[in-house]
Amino acid sequence: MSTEYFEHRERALLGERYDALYAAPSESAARGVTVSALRTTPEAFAAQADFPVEPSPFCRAGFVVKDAAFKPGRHPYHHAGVFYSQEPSASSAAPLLGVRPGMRVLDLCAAPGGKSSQLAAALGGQGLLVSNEFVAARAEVLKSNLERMGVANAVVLNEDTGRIAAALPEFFDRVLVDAPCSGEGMFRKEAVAVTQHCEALVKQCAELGAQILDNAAALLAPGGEMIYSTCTFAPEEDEGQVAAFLARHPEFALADVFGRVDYSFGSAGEANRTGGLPLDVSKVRRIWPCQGGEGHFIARLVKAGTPRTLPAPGEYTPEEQLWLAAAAEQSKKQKPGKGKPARAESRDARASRRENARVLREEVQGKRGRRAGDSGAGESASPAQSLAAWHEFAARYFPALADRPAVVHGGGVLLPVPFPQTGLHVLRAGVFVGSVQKGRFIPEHHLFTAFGARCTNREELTLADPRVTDYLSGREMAASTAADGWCCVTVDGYPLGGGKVSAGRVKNHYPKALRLL
Ligand SMILES: C[S@@+](CC[C@H](N)C(=O)[O-])C[C@H]1O[C@@H](n2cnc3c(N)ncnc32)[C@H](O)[C@@H]1O
Repeated sequence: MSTEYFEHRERALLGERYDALYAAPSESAARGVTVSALRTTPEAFAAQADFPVEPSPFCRAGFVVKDAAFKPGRHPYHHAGVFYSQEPSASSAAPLLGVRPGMRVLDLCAAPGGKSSQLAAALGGQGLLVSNEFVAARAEVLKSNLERMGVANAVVLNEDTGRIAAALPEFFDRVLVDAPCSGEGMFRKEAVAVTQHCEALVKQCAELGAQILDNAAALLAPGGEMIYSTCTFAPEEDEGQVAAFLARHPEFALADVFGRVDYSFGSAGEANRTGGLPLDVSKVRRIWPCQGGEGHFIARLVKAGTPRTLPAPGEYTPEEQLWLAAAAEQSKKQKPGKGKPARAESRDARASRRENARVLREEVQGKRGRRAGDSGAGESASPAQSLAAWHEFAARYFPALADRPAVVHGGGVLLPVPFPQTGLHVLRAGVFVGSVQKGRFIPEHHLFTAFGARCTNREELTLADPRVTDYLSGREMAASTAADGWCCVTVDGYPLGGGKVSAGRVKNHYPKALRLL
């Protein structure tokens, strides 16, 4: 298939405006990075970056990168979760949701995680982010990206949106629906967006988007707000979708898309794309290719009712305390060793965590190096032993975390996110901090990415230091600032991962799957 249907449709809708609106300022797809407030400010990033960046018109934390040779995935700041590589117009939607610390926020179509990373940054570690992805393999990528970005308060789900709506009605203060769409704004970025495109795909995506929006409506609390976005230009998925939703849901009103921010971008919606239904198109937003991004559509929808009062920062509400108590009860029942696999974690997730722990263990102890007194292969720590080992480890390396609620889950120690028992397919609900392997507490990568700045022992590198590449490539390196024992390796103060210092050398504990090749 070519873009024949698309061009025919758009020329009919836009007339003479077609060529100007679809004339992109550059030949190649626009590229950018979005800086995470969990790590730094946009201003500090712009001053530190060793590659040319220009502020993005679409997002205060976004930057346009014009250097075609720049490889964002290889940059140390990417590995340290300082930025997320994101097409500039894709960064526009999440900030418009007006997320504040303490809210319960749901990202229903979240993988690979660009917008979830922005929502997590807006939460600033307080409140709850539930990031859901329907496609299992993509949900694993989402989990890994949120881990890299140092997000500690996320629940990652791999679920159907209807099942989430049934389990958590009116639970969320904010919902983002970045719908699976026909991807007309991806034509330059992904060849497959062109080859798969056809009229039937547009109709199929419009139907799926409508279902997801109905589920989002049920998930939103009274007075809650929702952003609906697509990276397509198709009327049925954009203005027409929103107009039809409002006709089905009188409890919702269309709000000005910029109501929660003090800037603007793009153009108003198009009146001849509503399918004949009423819609104030001045309130929705389109980003056309001529405006510097690949293309996006955004609408903001507000549910009738009074929003809940947000809890005081740092305090658990009575219901959150109940959820944590339930998680602690479950933790006590965990069988050591070959217990039943925990329901709340996927087989893939458990396998990758075990593999990671095995690699770490081998690197610490040597492949054959079992010490006298170690338990045999079939035995492992009881939940109480695991928690005691964590507390001993935390007291030395992460005293700020020692008093946090901790539970044992699937053989590892988890700093749980307060979340009700729902029966949903949870891939991660908090931060796995480590597990006891042959009598020793072995920390997990997520502990360092989420809390590395609070580690008492740090190997502090700078961008110019060649040891950064050594570390990200999995090589051992000389220690200069860290003392013997576990350490967090940082670049310009941002956490990259863990290491273990002995005799002036840092043994590398950067996960194999993330290393530079
Ligand atoms: C536009 S992408 C999301 C991009 C993401 N928000 C980000 O910023 O990185 C839409 C996502 O919806 C997912 N999806 C596919 N089918 C779905 C369904 N039935 N329900 C919910 N999401 C679905 C796709 O796998 C895809 O990851």
